[in-house]
Amino acid sequence: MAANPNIYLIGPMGAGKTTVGRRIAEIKGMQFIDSDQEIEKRTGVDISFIFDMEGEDGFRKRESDMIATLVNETNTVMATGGGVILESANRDLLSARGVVVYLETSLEQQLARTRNNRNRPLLEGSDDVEATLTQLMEERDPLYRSIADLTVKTGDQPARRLAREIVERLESIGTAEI
Ligand SMILES: Nc1ncnc2c1ncn2[C@@H]1O[C@H](COP(=O)(O)OP(=O)(O)O)[C@@H](O)[C@H]1O
Ligand SMILES: O=C(O)C1=C[C@@H](OP(=O)(O)O)[C@@H](O)[C@H](O)C1
Ligand SMILES: [Mg+2]
Repeated sequence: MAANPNIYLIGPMGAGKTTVGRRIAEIKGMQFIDSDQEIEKRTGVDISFIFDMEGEDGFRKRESDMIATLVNETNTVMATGGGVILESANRDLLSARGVVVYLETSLEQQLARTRNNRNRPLLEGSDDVEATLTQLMEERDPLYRSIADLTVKTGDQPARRLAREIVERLESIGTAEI
């Protein structure tokens, strides 16, 4: 039997990549990895601390190195950070090594789901979170779409239901072919 192809979740902060990715992995019996959590594990500090010490450029370099390592894992569902698609090398690796699922999310949902804002330095430093999220989406939406094999609107359904929907849609499009 063919192995499960890797599943890579992309989308903006608050889309639910980390939450839904974990559920998809449970349903499929696959390994779950979150690239931000891996960076934190391996550096021993949190994402905000890296932004403080090294700026966004330093974080992006670490993120790209981590993606290049993690795409070598198999049978894996990976939640990425919202800015992973900014680097063309990341886009190429994600496209080549797995099925890319874009969690398309409204501004309202992003605002609601990032309200606590633990460890999202791009929002913590903003005095107008709505404007920041809007601008990020304008820049990034075309990049998300450019590598998405499947685009799913996140809506109001609970994470578990959304995860089931994604699994069914991936099975119906025959992801082994991608
Ligand atoms: N489908 C969903 N329904 C309800 N709450 C959700 C859903 N997806 C995510 N959340 C909640 O939104 C917050 C942000 O989700 P998270 O998975 O960290 O997003 P991301 O990794 O895309 O930034 C978390 O508190 C999570 O529990
Ligand atoms: O959108 C971004 O540039 C970022 C999103 C974050 O991940 P989530 O999308 O999981 O919140 C994290 O990687 C970092 O704070 C930068
Ligand atoms: Mg996340």
